Amino acid sequence: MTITITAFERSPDRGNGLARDMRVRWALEEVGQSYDVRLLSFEAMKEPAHKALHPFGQIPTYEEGSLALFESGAIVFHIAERHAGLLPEDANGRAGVIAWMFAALNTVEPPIFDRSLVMILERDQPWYEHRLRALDTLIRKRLDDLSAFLGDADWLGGAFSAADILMVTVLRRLQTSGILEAYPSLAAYIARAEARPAYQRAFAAQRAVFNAAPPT
Ligand SMILES: N[C@@H](CCC(=O)N[C@@H](CSCc1ccc([N+](=O)[O-])cc1)C(=O)NCC(=O)O)C(=O)O
Repeated sequence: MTITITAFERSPDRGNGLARDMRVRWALEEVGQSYDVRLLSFEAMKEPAHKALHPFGQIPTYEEGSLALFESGAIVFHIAERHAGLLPEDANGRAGVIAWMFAALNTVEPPIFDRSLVMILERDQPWYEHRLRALDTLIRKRLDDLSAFLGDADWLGGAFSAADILMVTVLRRLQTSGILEAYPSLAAYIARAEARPAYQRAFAAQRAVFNAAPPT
């Protein structure tokens, strides 16, 4: 059955794979599942037709037959449940990977995403420097604990899993911040993931969309 996801018609990240369709594309490539993409403008996302799929008028969404999903983490989990290769077979190992999926989105991503928003929206506010320093301190706490947990391991749950897809797409947002320079093991973790053929196919596909988009 055909799978269709939605993505930005022209991503603000200029095809750098930071928009959240990237993690869905990557999961589909990892399990060898082909998919179609419906590209949306910011305006089209807010139209009733799309809001019937995504209550908040965002991307990505995932459609397969009568199923319509939103939330990139939930979509990646759905893909991992329906195809082998992204979740351990044993129940405890699977539960541990699911915990790391939640940790990526609920514990590590929020201060990193907030940092992006502050840098875009609050740069000329009087509290900017203080807020940025506070977020950087919190981010470093999260990266201290994440790098301590990962240690010398290649992946969070033993073998590569859906948790690594979510965590790496969260950490990539820091690649231009300088913060990762103090965390060589996390930089190596990201590079290991980016070297995966499935990642490279997903990245190339979303980059091609940006390159083909008409200039604004
Ligand atoms: N929690 C949801 C959040 C989805 C979301 O934030 N979607 C964004 C695109 S990915 C977030 C994003 C946007 C831009 C960049 N960038 O670097 O330019 C990176 C990531 C969106 O549709 N925004 C349009 C809107 O809200 O009206 C999920 O994980 O699916």
